[in-house]
Amino acid sequence: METESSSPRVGVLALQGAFREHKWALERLGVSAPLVLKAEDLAAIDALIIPGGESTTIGRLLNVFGLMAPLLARVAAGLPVFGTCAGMVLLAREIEGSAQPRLGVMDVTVRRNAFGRQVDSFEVDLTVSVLGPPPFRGVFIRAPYITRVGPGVEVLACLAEKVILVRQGRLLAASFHPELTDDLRLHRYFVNEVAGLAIPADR
Ligand SMILES: NC(=O)CC[C@H](N)C(=O)O
Repeated sequence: METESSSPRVGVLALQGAFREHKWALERLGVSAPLVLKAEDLAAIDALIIPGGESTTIGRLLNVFGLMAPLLARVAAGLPVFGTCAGMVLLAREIEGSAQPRLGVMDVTVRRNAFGRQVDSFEVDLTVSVLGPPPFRGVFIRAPYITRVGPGVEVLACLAEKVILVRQGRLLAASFHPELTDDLRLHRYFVNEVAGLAIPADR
């Protein structure tokens, strides 16, 4: 029982989008990754990942499923959250030209689908100083980037001078999809460094 309870539980918001791939990435790290679909599920997690997908849909479903208010309360009480792509949009305080439902807990402004139509989706090597070498393969799919960062926000990576990876205390947000690569370093960074949880049998 002692070993069970010492294993961190990193929930994955599973209303829509690429949640399975995050679950698999966390499980490959040896972290339990329950899917979060309703308010009661929040009681069983130590941290949360909000996946990529369609931010307007996920935001609407947060309200429909009664998750918006309880999730905001958990975040206010210190729940660590990692948002990728649409998840980054949902964490942002401001979304350029949009009043769509969101958590709005990170002091940043995002621009949705920001890399333009010609480059709808692409992959590129990123230098991420907190991960060290080698570069991290960034998979971008209709990706947002950040156009304003507040004073408490740390910029962890840029691509062509666009901010694409940020941290604000226990919140982490990426424009790209780390769950679509075999590289587990960003998931490990979130669990260990951002959330401050120990991975029992780190692989
Ligand atoms: N791959 C993604 O998550 C795309 C995000 C999408 N552009 C949005 O704003 O919702």
